[in-house]
Amino acid sequence: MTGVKIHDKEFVDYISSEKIQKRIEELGQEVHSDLAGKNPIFLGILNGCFRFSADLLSHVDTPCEINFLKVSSYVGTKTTGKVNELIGLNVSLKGRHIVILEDIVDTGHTVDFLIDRLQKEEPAGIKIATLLCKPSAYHGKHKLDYVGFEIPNLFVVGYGLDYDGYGRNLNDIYQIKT
Ligand SMILES: O=P(O)(O)OC[C@H]1O[C@H](OP(=O)(O)OP(=O)(O)O)[C@H](O)[C@@H]1O
Ligand SMILES: Nc1nc2[nH]cnc2c(=O)[nH]1
Repeated sequence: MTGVKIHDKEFVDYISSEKIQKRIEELGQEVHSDLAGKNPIFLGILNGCFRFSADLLSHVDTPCEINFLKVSSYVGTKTTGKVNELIGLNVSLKGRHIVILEDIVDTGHTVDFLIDRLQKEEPAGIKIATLLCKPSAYHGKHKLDYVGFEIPNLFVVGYGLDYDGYGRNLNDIYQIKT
């Protein structure tokens, strides 16, 4: 790793691919032992989750379903401000053990929205797995069940995470140069 430049921004080496894969193996084993035999359904939140989802699930060896959802934010009306909408939910979640897969939990806004929305589907339970979490930015209502790395409140890219659409293909994670 030798840092990267994306558009106008410079990023420094932060978490190597080897370290990411080792931690994901540990998380995958934990997820497996908690959910084996429960017919879980994994819901990856696009776009950033695509790599974490694939690598985590390679360590989960029990029958399960995998779906991908998108949360889109838009301005509803002048009075309602920012609104979230869940796109792609086309399977019944009633009585299912859900695991939400995120690349990063930052403020917790997305996860709070997702859990409130998914609870309406009457699942048996909802767990959250995220590769990265920023504890100093997080003010969500929910406990995060599986966290790969706790990181400072600085912008990161790589391994699914983008800056202005670029950087998702990088195998390592980089932190913005301060
Ligand atoms: O905790 P929060 O402050 O809500 O931030 C977390 C969200 O931000 C990222 O998605 P983003 O909106 O960047 O979309 P992307 O995955 O398509 O890059 C990430 O994948 C989470 O969904
Ligand atoms: N790429 C990227 N997306 C985010 N979404 C929320 N926090 C971050 C971050 O640090 N990096």
